[in-house]
Amino acid sequence: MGLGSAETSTFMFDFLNKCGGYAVLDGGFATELERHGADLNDPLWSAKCLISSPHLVRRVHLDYLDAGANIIITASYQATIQGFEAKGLSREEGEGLLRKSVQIACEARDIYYDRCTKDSWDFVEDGGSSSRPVLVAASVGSYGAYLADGSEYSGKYGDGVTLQTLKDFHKKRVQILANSGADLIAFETTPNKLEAQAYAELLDEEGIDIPAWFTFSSKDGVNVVSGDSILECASIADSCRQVVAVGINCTPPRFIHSLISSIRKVTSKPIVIYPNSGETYDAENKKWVKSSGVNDEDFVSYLGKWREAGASLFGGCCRTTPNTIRAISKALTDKSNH
Ligand SMILES: C[S+](C)CC[C@H](N)C(=O)O
Ligand SMILES: N[C@@H](CCS)C(=O)O
Ligand SMILES: [Zn+2]
Repeated sequence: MGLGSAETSTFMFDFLNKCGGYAVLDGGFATELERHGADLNDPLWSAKCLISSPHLVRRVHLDYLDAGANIIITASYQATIQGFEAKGLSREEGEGLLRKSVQIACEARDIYYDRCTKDSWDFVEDGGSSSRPVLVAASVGSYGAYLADGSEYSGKYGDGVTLQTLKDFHKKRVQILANSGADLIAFETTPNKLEAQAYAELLDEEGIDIPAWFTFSSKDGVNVVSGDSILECASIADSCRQVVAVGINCTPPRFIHSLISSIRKVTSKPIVIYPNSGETYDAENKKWVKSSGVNDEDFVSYLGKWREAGASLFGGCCRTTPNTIRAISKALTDKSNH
């Protein structure tokens, strides 16, 4: 599974053209699982549902497709072979669950397309198009996500964790997801430069030809969460042949504008952003603390500025919902009709 170099370099631009210039991502995946009653207080966090409630995983993908998403991100964020083994599953079972995360998202897309075809009359009258392009992005969360202690928001892994540690940790999972039928890999909530380097070297050394995006998280609008420079992190992504978009996720909306401007300085690749609600994660209790979160209207009010700064793929991360995505989708459609 994979694309040639020429196809990879135009992959995202071609997709954006098909979508009318801007694409809509899904929103908080784990958030929506919880809204449907899942208890994610577990080291596997949302990946737990791949074992206990795959029907909910499918349901959440469908919720986001119904809300207007052009890209849905799989439940594999915290799904790792190491994490599944710690639960007593075999290596083969763990690998099977990784494949299953992609399979469920592909099934949801098929169901969605089937429904659109059946309801095509209503759909066209609604102003929609039965051929809205939809991609499945296989999520790869960081080593910090696997640690399950909120380390993806500090990016401090200690001196014992080297570039090689991270490459060894991610290798098999990335190989499996690359051959799972997904359209691309979303390396998300990346907290530091070392991990970006590990992803880039893995893709290159293992000859993995599936397109990918690297998105980073930040808590100050200047650097990524570890304190590493966003310019250096985005440059690593820019130099990686398989990377078709670079951006920011799981970061408060108020920090996004300056980060887009920084990323634009070092890459001409499409910029993808999917902020969280601005609330704070309490890793000990695995709960989001309602502090200064933004509502959907405020979230969408940022969109114009983010577009002007150079971003072209928009969605939401933790604590955003299908309503956020509906609002983004509507705002982009209204804009392109003017
Ligand atoms: C993006 S964070 C909210 C994911 C959950 C975290 N890795 C944990 O297990 O607590
Ligand atoms: N795709 C993951 C990202 C967590 S930061 C989710 O939405 O749950
Ligand atoms: Zn998030």
